[in-house]
Amino acid sequence: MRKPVIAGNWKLYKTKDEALALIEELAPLVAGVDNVEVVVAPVFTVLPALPAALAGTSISLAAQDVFWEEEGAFTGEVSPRMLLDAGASHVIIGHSERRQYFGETDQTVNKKIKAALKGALVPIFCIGETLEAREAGDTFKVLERQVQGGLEGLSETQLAPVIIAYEPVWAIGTGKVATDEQAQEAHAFVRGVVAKMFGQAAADKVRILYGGSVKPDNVKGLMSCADIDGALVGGASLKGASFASIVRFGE
Ligand SMILES: O=C(CO)COP(=O)(O)O
Repeated sequence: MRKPVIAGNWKLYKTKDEALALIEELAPLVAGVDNVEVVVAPVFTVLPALPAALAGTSISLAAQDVFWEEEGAFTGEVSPRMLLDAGASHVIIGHSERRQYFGETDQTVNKKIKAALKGALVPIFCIGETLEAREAGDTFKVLERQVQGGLEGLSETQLAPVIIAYEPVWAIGTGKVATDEQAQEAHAFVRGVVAKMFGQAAADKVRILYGGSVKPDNVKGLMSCADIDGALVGGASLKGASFASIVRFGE
């Protein structure tokens, strides 16, 4: 069985004090939840402040990006080893905002996934089509290219910890959540692409999260879909109460 993952992507929000206040609010609200993996992803500068606040909780810490080299003359970048050093166990890779604004490609995403795995970080590998691609009927073509490009060259063993996040770009921050049917259709397709690359057994074990306007009132429907194994939450993860009620979708 695939254990659900609910991850909060805080994006470019929350200073250290704001992050600590949010954890203080969130931790008691998700205490005792052991059937869902809970992850939060603050900005780089906040990472080192969180492990102490998260001690005694089962909330894991993720970064929002990583570079593929371990060290060197790469001004502004952060390596897998440095993320581990800061207390992160997970890292979001290839978010559509990075693809859109920061020149991330399937090739850079692939290098980052490999580097993260080598550094013992769990990649949360993001994919998703734009509205333009969907309207042109290219959704599956885009998803196939992103999945194949991102996971190229991985072994079945390397694939095992990888978490995929399907985030249709048109649903991010728009309040326009994909319907359960749209999301399920994309997730089943993505699992099929993974199966073609790594075999059905490996694909059946991979968690595929949905992201894009996930809220307390739509998470239940999404989570009832056969191939949806969790959520990557933006806006609704910035408040303890709404994120906790998403984490507790099954209650
Ligand atoms: O991009 C997202 C998570 O990575 C989704 O953001 P929203 O939940 O704000 O739509």
